[in-house]
Amino acid sequence: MAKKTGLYFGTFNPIHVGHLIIANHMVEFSDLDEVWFVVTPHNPHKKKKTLLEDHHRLAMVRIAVEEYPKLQASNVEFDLPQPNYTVNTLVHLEEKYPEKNFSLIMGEDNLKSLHKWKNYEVILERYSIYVYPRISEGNTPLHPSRGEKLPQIKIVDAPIIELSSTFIRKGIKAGKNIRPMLPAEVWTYLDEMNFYK
Ligand SMILES: Nc1ncnc2c1ncn2[C@@H]1O[C@H](COP(=O)(O)OP(=O)(O)OP(=O)(O)O)[C@@H](O)[C@H]1O
Ligand SMILES: O=C(O)c1ccc[n+]([C@@H]2O[C@H](COP(=O)([O-])O)[C@@H](O)[C@H]2O)c1
Repeated sequence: MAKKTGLYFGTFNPIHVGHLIIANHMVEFSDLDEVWFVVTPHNPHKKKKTLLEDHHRLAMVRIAVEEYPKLQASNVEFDLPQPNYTVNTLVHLEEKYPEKNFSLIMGEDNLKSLHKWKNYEVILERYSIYVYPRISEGNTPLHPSRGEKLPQIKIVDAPIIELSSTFIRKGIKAGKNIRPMLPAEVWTYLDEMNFYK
């Protein structure tokens, strides 16, 4: 049977232990066989201002997954038009890997705005979406508990880690020690490069 691949899209600016714990939880406790961290050059809903260069964000994801054989970094969006609409990336991935069985992984914060994504109906029609809880404001129009028929949205009971890349960037700028929030080698890379200072 085809391997089930979970696509974990994100800007990962930078990747932190919250991302890693979720991806690992998915491959260990759901029916996904592997997870790809798809590093997004430009999220259509975010400003590019505070973003590190794509190759640095990718390098940090690669370092973070090094010791996890079921986790991989993907730069598939680097050569696609920007901003990066997920539906376009999915078309590209289907062409490139016809043998794969792809699903999406996202935090509840992203599910809240999924109805604003380009062609979100197409995404919902074609893919399972593994959603894990994340504390955030606002309601979730596409949440399965709201009564809509959304069997493709699978709520996974993963641990909630209150951590964000924004918090980490601000902490570094303010001269705080945020070391435990990043995989050790990622922290070393970031610190040696003087990022976010
Ligand atoms: N602490 C966390 N626990 C679980 N999921 C997370 C966590 N942080 C981010 N995610 C999820 O990871 C994916 C990529 O997130 P992203 O790169 O935007 O991280 P972020 O920490 O939310 O970044 P930023 O603070 O810059 O917006 C999203 O689906 C998001 O919901
Ligand atoms: O396709 C869309 O319309 C769309 C709108 C907003 C966000 N996304 C994608 O969602 C992913 C999560 O982004 P982020 O910045 O929260 O890590 C990232 O890969 C974005 O390109 C996609």
